[in-house]
Amino acid sequence: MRAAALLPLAGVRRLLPLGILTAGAAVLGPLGTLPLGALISHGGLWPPAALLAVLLAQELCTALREPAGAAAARRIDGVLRSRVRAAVSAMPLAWLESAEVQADIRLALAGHRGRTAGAAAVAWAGEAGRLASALLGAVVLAAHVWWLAPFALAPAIAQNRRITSMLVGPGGVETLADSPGQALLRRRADYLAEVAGGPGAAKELRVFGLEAFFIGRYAAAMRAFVAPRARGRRRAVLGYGWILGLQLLGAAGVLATLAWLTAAGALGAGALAQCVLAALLVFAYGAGSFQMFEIAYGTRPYEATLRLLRPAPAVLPSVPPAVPLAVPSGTAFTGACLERVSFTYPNGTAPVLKGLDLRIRPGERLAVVGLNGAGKTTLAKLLTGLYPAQEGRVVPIPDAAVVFQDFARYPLPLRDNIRLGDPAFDGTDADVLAALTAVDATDLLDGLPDGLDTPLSRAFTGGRDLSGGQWQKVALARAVYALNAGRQVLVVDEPTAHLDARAEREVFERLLERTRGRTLVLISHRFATVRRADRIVVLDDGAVAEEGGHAGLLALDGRYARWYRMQAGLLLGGAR
Ligand SMILES: Nc1ncnc2c1ncn2[C@@H]1O[C@H](COP(=O)(O)OP(=O)(O)OP(=O)(O)O)[C@@H](O)[C@H]1O
Repeated sequence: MRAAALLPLAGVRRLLPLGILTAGAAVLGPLGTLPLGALISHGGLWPPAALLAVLLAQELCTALREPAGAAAARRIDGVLRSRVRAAVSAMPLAWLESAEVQADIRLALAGHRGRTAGAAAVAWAGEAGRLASALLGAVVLAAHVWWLAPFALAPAIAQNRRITSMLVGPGGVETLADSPGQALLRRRADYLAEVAGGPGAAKELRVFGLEAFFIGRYAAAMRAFVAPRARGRRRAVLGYGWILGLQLLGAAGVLATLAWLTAAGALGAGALAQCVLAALLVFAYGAGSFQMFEIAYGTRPYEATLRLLRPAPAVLPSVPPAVPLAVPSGTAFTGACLERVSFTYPNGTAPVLKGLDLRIRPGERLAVVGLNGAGKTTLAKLLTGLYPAQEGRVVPIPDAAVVFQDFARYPLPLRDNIRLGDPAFDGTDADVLAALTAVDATDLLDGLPDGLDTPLSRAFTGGRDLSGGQWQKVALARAVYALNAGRQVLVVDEPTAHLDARAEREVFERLLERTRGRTLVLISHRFATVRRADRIVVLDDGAVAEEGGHAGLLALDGRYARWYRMQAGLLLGGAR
């Protein structure tokens, strides 16, 4: 019943017509028995006229209830989605990244099996209307033969409950597909279907001749998914038999009693007609309706929505309070630091950062280097305030322009891809071009038929996709645009991973140039890229292992010198 509590969200303008039409559809059926009885018992003009009016009104209510219900459901879903999006955008990243929250977001925004929370709320209203119609039918029956009403009503209610629980109740045939085991099978089948038929793996599939393998695996996963439901359906059909028998017995008893009472002269023809029609209304409730699916499936998005709006920290990763940004955005950068910081990912088992100390001074060009997995990206997340640390003190960078390794590729025109660096800044095309120039990316425009207006996605007419390196330059240009709009610090995590050696050198030189007077934090595992930085910090196993200038670190002959020589050796080896 809880999703019904959402109905007020539809607003009076949608709720009023829905309420009137639902009540109309519920009341008019039992009401129609009165003129029908009068017509049969004594004829005349008003009974057929009234009967016609009731039938017409009933038709109208039934026809208009559908669009009125859809409008109310849309409105409720719209309000809920806005609230969910607001809640999600304010959620700690650690929660957002958890699998449970991701599943809830999908449910809340996309619904379950095409049913939404709004649809469930509207279906509750419809079910209440059907129950009201059955109860009024029982009242009409009771007005003539009071003791017959419970005999008609009780089996109908029992049958309705039984059908609902057999099909969509916990462990019901249709909800079986939602059990964790079945859902896993379905996800596996979907994944295999995507691999077998999607463009992502098409190249490898063809080269290695893997199509038959994946199609076979998909078919097996689907069989495993479908089989328990088919068995459940067979059980449901058999189980349905006795409840149907009960209903038929009740109906036969009621109708036989009515016939007997009429033959005995206790009921007139008009009263008999009223009773039969009223009894049919009661029986109709027993058969159930499609609304039980709306309620059962729509309740899952409803519950997911509640969990997102009122997260229960007990089931989510524990997150320390967010670190307040030390300096309000827009003011001059006065430095950032991490002091004895330890950090473990909520779903991780071991700390990634271990007692790390690092200070970032305004105006310096700092490079952070380290091997894969040393904790560089994690450091960037803490430095930009995305994650709070469990131990130690963090003063994050208040207003950084950041390029993450997994930067966003917006399927929008190139201009918007750059301007999103600071949507509040009213930059011109000249600013956009300046940002592209700063990262040596103006040649990108040569391949775009509509220049800055070209959507960067093939999903749009006239759209183009970019290579990995070109996308990386777009992400860098977006950050440079943000710098031009007033941000003081640029943080770049592996800015050149997709770029070739020439482009990498060129881009890094330009970034150094571009950030003169600003602060640059450059994260890299390419030791050759960072040699011109003011200061180089070597991260190893979650802590600062060495720091200094390039020459000083080489002279130290420690990790930096070893890794630098190793990478240089590899490069030279590759060149031979
Ligand atoms: N969201 C996450 N949840 C759990 N563990 C994570 C997450 N992100 C990273 N890790 C783990 O944290 C460790 C450090 O990862 P991080 O990405 O910070 O390293 P990195 O130095 O940037 O590596 P690379 O040079 O390969 O980018 C790795 O063991 C990684 O598996």
